[in-house]
Amino acid sequence: MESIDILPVLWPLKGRIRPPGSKSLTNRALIIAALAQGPSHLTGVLDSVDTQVMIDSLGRLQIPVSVDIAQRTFHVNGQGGKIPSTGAELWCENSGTSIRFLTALCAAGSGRYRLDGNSRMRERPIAPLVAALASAGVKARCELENDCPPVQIETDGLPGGRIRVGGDLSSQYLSALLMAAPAASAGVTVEVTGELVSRPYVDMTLEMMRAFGANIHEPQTNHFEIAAQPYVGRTYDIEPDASAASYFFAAAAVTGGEVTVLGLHRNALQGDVKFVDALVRMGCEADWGDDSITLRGKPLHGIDIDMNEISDTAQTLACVAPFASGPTRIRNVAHMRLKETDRVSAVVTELQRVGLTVEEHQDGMTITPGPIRPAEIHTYDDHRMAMSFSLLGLKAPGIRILDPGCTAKTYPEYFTDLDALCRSAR
Ligand SMILES: O=C(O)C1=C[C@@H](OP(=O)(O)O)[C@@H](O)[C@H](O)C1
Ligand SMILES: C=C(OP(=O)(O)O)C(=O)O
Repeated sequence: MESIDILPVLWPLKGRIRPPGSKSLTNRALIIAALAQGPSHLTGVLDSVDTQVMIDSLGRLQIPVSVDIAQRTFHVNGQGGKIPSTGAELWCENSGTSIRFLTALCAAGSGRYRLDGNSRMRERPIAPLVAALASAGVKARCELENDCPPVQIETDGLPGGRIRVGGDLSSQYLSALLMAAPAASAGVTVEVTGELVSRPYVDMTLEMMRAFGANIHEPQTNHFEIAAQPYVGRTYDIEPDASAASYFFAAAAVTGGEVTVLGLHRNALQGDVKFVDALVRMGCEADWGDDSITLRGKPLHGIDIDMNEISDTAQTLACVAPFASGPTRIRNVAHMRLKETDRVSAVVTELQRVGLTVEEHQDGMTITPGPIRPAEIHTYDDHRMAMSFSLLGLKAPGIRILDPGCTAKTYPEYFTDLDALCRSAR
């Protein structure tokens, strides 16, 4: 198996970096632009497996997307709320946003569609979305009747009316329904039943829908009324990925350095910029600019933190925690167990592999700082395991990351960018 050895840096990391475009924003913009009236030009986009499978799937639905990688731009030929294809097989690898968002998009089409993914995707629940679509009158089912993909859709369009959806396993089911709603035959009311996780991603969805002209009201929390009217195509610039930025902020934190991430700010659409606040709570300092954020590492202390809203950065924080003066408790992230891997169990296992004392809880973990011994870090085909655990190697010798290529899901150039940042500090 391929691997990469992380070399400790001997002095504080200092530098500036602009991460690639946001995966979440890129895949939202592709879905919304596909449904829009007229063309859209998406700039600053992410080119990675998760966005490639989205583009390929739109092409199979006969919604052409032309890709200009040199200019980091996607050109989308919006279909005004129609899906030209009346039948398609879509392959989504392990992209949760792609399969969830495309399932709702297909429901707004006319014909029969099947959506599938890799072995891990076939373990990631999609039943709450399938049930919501079925309740709306779309023939939607999980093919193996195990709450997971493959999904089969048979539809002659998304009817208007009331749709209820569960939100305790993922916020993506709600985001998927919201984005498809303007293509319904009449106005749609979407209500969340029970708890909703990862709410900042829903805010991101609403913000982008409105940017493309959607008419949305939220008369009460988690109750949304959407008018049946097509989005309007436009030029839209994608922010750099705030989850990817977390690794560089954390690199400054663990080395006592100073890193500036370009293109992000306090009012960014992505809730994961709040990861900076978590590092500040651990003792770091931050400067929030109009178009950049600077993080200065200071002596770290442990914290007790609810990371439900920013769970994609929980693995990052778990790899900063070993360098604090006291224990860190990460809580309210049970839904992480349903992502690229069971992320709670994987993080606990790999931190224990390097000799740390870690207690696993149903909803998270408690990490006690201590010496870190050399080890080969298993990454479970999870890009965030590879990127997070590289941080240990910046301070501790002998950290080898197995299967570094798994970062291709959202950040193919991660290790190149990390190495460049380390070299710039020397
Ligand atoms: O809507 C989105 O773009 C995402 C929502 C989150 O998933 P959950 O809502 O399942 O937490 C996050 O983990 C994922 O990386 C992207
Ligand atoms: C969970 C993630 O993505 P997705 O749900 O889109 O596969 C992620 O990027 O950490």
